[in-house]
Amino acid sequence: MALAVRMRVPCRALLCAGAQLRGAALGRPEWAAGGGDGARRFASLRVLVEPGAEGRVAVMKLKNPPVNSLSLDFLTEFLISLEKLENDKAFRGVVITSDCPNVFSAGLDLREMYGRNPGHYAEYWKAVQELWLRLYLSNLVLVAAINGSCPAGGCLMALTSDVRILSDSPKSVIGLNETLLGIVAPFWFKDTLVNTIGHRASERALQLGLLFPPAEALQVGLVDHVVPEDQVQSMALSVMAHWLAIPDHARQLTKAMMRKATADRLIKQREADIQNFVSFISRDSIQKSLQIYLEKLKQKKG
Ligand SMILES: CCCCC/C=C\CCC/C=C/CC(=O)SCCNC(=O)CCNC(=O)[C@H](O)C(C)(C)COP(=O)(O)OP(=O)(O)OC[C@H]1O[C@@H](n2cnc3c(N)ncnc32)[C@H](O)[C@@H]1OP(=O)(O)O
Repeated sequence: MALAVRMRVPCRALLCAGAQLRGAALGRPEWAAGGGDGARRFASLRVLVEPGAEGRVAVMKLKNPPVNSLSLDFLTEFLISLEKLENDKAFRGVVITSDCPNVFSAGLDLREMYGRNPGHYAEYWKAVQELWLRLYLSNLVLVAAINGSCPAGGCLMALTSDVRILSDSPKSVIGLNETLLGIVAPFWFKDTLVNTIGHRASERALQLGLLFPPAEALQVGLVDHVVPEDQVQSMALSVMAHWLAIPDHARQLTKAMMRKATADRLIKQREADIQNFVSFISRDSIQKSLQIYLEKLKQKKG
């Protein structure tokens, strides 16, 4: 039955093979097993995977400091970790959380989208698509334990989870804020948001680039629970136990039934979407917007 719902994503193997080659070329070890249960605990430079208390659940900790931006290296390491978990029948659920204080993820790495060449933009966008497809169609129960700021691509990542728990902190804002950067959320970002909070709320949130504070995120349905920061992880594990009480085959088929049409929209036009991204991001006006935004981020400090 599990085979019936395991939807293969085109080019995944190629992407991962490419990632391993890139890692090897950089001369760093791909994986370091550790602990008594080394086969189940593994780490790359930027993603730490630990078994949860009961063993059926893994905790993936994003550790790409300072802000867990989704760089190409981070994406490839994350995808390899996720594939390992998908292929290990012992795991039924994954909690995704951040190892960086106050930030879940700052979203796509702006340095991958600014001042590079079209070939790089295409490679990067393919990896972003892959991240979304793999997470959105995952057979595992995914719970996002959002322990900090969660804008744009970080929000997209969280939206692919089955449940979202947000820490009740002023820094924990969440939303698709692309328009504030002068860029536009792609249709599959928009679809994922609409599937979560509905059309009208999405239209408003997307046009205004809203970053919702915890109480508002809960009210609009962007997250399912808001809890004090020190309870995010325990809440995630408790919600996970609830979801794992459902037989996998029935839950997985239902998830696929709810999500497949949305994923298929991108799968059918992946190449066109890449070309669209490359031509959009290469525009002088968009590069200028990104430059100004990056400068603003730097000035914030000084
Ligand atoms: C019509 C056709 C449409 C087709 C369109 C196709 C595609 C276009 C759409 C592409 C989609 C993009 C989605 C995205 O994800 S874009 C990224 C959006 N992210 C953000 O806006 C977040 C920016 N960051 C922040 O707001 C803050 O950093 C923070 C996350 C709230 C954390 O704040 P704080 O802890 O105070 O840290 P700093 O701000 O000081 O940052 C530390 C350090 O990190 C750098 N940085 C921050 N964010 C990013 C990032 N996303 N990418 C790369 N680098 C980042 C920041 O510049 C600092 O660097 P320095 O230490 O060197 O100064």
